Order: sequence, then C-alpha cells, then structure tokens
Amino acid sequence: MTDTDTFITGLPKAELHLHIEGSLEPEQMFEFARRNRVSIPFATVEDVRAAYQFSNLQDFLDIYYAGADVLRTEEDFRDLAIAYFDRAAADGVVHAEIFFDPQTHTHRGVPFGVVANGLLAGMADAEARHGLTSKLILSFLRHLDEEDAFKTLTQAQPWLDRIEAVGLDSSELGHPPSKFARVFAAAAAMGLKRVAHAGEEGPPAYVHEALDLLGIDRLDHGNRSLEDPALVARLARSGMTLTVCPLSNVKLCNVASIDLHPIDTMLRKGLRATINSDDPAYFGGYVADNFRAVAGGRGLRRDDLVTLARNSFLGAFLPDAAIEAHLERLDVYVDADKGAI
Ligand code: HPA
Ligand SMILES: [Zn+2]
Repeated sequence: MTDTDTFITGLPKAELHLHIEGSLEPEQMFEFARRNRVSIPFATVEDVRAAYQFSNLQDFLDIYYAGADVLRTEEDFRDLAIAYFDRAAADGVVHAEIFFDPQTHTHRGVPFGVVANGLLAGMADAEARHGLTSKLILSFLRHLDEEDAFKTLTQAQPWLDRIEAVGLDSSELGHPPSKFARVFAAAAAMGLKRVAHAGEEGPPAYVHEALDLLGIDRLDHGNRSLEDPALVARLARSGMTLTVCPLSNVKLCNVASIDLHPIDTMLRKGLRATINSDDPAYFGGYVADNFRAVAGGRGLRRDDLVTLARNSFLGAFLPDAAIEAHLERLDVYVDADKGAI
C-alpha cells in the first residue's frame, strides 16, 4: 500500500462545491490588478494572506467580493479557471462542477457573457489538457432580492445549454431559501438542476425549505442538518448528496477544529457526504488538502476515503454510464493500491 498522502492525491474524485472566484490566489490577484490597472488595498501577497482571518461567513464574504474586483476580462476568467483546473487535476480531480456568481460581476459592469465565455474557455482547456470534465453552476447571491436573481436568469438565456444547475450562496442567515422559491421554480421549468447552500450557518429549517421549496438535487454544506434527527433520516433515505467543505467549516468557525469535524458522523448516519474545497485560495487548501485534513483530524480509514470519493461521483450531475465508468476506474485504483508494496 502507498502512504496515505499519495493515496489521497491519486484517488480519482469529483469536486462538487467550488466557487471559482474563491480560487483566486493572492499572486493572481496582483497579476490581474496589474494588467487591468486596478488598485488593491494590499502591498504584498503576505499582506493579503494575513487578512484571511475570519470569524464567520460574512467576514469572509466581504473580502471575497472585494478580491473579485480585479476580474475584468474574458481572459481573466479563463486564466482563473485554468489555474483552478490545473491545481485540481494535480489533486486527482477528474470531474468538477463549479459555481460562479454572475451578480458579483454584472453589478460591477462586467457583462454576463464575459464571465461565462471566459469560464467556458477554461473548461475546454481543462478537458483538452487533462481530460478533466466540468460543468457550470450559476449561483444566485441570496443577500440580493429575487427580482435580481430573475434578471440574472434572463441574462443567462443564451448560455443555458452550457449551464447545468442554479445554486444559492452568500450570506445565509436572514436570507432563507423561501426567498427564492419562484426563481428556482423558473429554473426547474428551464430544465436546470438545483442546488443550494443550506445549514452552513443557517438552522435545519433552512435545509427543510431548500428541499421542500427549492426542490434541490444536492445540498451544499448541510452540516447543521445533524441537529435534526428526522432531517438526517430524510436526507439519508433520499440519497441526498451533501457537499461538505471541512477546511472552510473550520476557517469560518462553524466547526471549532478539524479534529471535531462531523464528517465521519455524517457517513455513519448514512449521509452521502462528499469532500470539497469551497474557496481554496481563502481557506487554506484544495480538495486533497481537505481529504488529508479529515483523514488526519478524524482518523478516517482508507475505506472511508474511498466512500467519500465514490460519493462524489454518485452525486455528480453526469449520465449513469459516465458515473459507472468513474466508479470502475476508482475500483481499479483501489485494487492496484492494495497490490502495491
Ligand atoms: O461557503 C460559502 N457560503 C456562502 N457563500 C459563499 N460564497 C462563496 N463561498 C461561500
Ligand atoms: Zn460554498
């Protein structure tokens, strides 16, 4: 058997919870600021990293939206995506379903098409160079109103054949899923899948709303579902995928430390949990770092790590045949590892 670090890196996996704007590394922030002649309130990369201390979600969001201001051109979005996919491929990611926040950009005067076309170019590059497949999830900012989300869905019309799903992110408390029931219904009628951040900081009632009022196909975070046994039973029974983000949970103080992370509790309760990086440039690690953090922090066994990778394919918005092919490759990897010295 190989050592655990090597095993984790090579483990074929899908990443299902990644905000592309959250993959903007400080070095890239300076590069984009320079080429777009945008000023940023930091003198050095070290200053930027030092500012990444958060006590809750809102603390992070304030700095994350400010950072996104350096993204101006199609080339910026393409280069941002390419850098993420290169990093993900090195972590064993073979398929990624990435969020983008169009309102963060359209509200600054960057057209929807600049964002979408740039990201799509990066996705094509990842498939050509790494064989890494990907899908786009258009995420609505929940601190804005539903009318603005509808406007964004209208702007997305020309790209709808290249967008897999809609999502819901940003400040959770005070902005329950019910606020977006109509726009999610409209997205469903257009054939889009639906996901939502719920139970990251918000109560289990928000997870119930996401299920009942938004008809979600996947639950982003979902940690606070554990406070409601009936909800846990419902999620387990329905085979709902939870996109869990361990380093994010610790960095945003939703979990006190990695050795207290509930990932193994989730698996034991029959939840289809997956491991993801959320905003890796801000939270201190990409997907393999998140696997390593919970493997060390919670003493996960190798079969738990394989279950988490398996769940990532089961939860992907891929055709059954593609999921089967990924699972077979995963089995081959695990068997080869057992045979290795
Ligand atoms: O973890 C998150 N939660 C809510 N909104 C977000 N936007 C980027 N990351 C996040
Ligand atoms: Zn997120």
